[in-house]
Amino acid sequence: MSPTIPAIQLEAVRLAFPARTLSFDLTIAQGGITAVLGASGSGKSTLLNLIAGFETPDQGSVALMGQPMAAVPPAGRPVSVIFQDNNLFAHLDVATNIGLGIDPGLRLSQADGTRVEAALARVGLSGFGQRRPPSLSGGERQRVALARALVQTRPILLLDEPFAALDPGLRAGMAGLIAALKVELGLTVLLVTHHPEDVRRLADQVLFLEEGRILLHVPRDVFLARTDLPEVARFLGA
Ligand SMILES: Nc1ncnc2c1ncn2[C@@H]1O[C@H](COP(=O)(O)OP(=O)(O)OP(=O)(O)O)[C@@H](O)[C@H]1O
Repeated sequence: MSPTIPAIQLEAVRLAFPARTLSFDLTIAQGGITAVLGASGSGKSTLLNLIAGFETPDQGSVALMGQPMAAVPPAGRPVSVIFQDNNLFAHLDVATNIGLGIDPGLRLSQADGTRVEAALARVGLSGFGQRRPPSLSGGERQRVALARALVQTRPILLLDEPFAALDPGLRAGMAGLIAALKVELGLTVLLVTHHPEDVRRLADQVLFLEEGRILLHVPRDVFLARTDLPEVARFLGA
């Protein structure tokens, strides 16, 4: 895959809900972490849903890794998604939850089992394979969700407030892990967050949404300097 091909491209995308119409024109290069910011209801989750294929644009086009996505369902897209509530199956053990990332039908080879173990080790959870999600802490469950995303080996990782339920120590741990994975795997990461410290420690770029539109799409340091904008000052003061 040529590195000059954008990881994510939305051209003249429009999606109308009763309360709000969202419009996005957006190009995100391969590699790097883009923090997605904006007030509640500004369209952050919807943007991720349009990329992941859980929402379909009324108009415009979405291309990922240079390929048009109009006819591609979520499972066929080069995207892994981790939500705040991590979507683990409570009745299945951790290894099985991760195995679902390799094959939803769970037809797993011995090599796949080894990949699951390696992913658990990478997120610091060796030996947790037989545990069930309800017996884990919130931070451990988020790391299992990250391990499941890792075995999918997809180049784009969408994170919708993945640290929201975690205390500051665990937030820092998850943030460090994601920063390391970005470098190791060359992932293109979109991270929805309400926390200025996530922007400072993780973001390469910032995408700031307002009322369903992109207000700013700039490098992190440019964003941090734009305290002349009330929206930015409010976010950084939060
Ligand atoms: N399926 C839907 N049906 C109707 N309206 C929707 C739907 N999904 C989102 N919206 C509306 O679109 C707008 C953007 O919602 P979205 O969830 O993307 O915002 P957000 O920035 O992620 O907010 P939050 O920070 O509160 O999660 C809101 O006005 C929301 O009510």
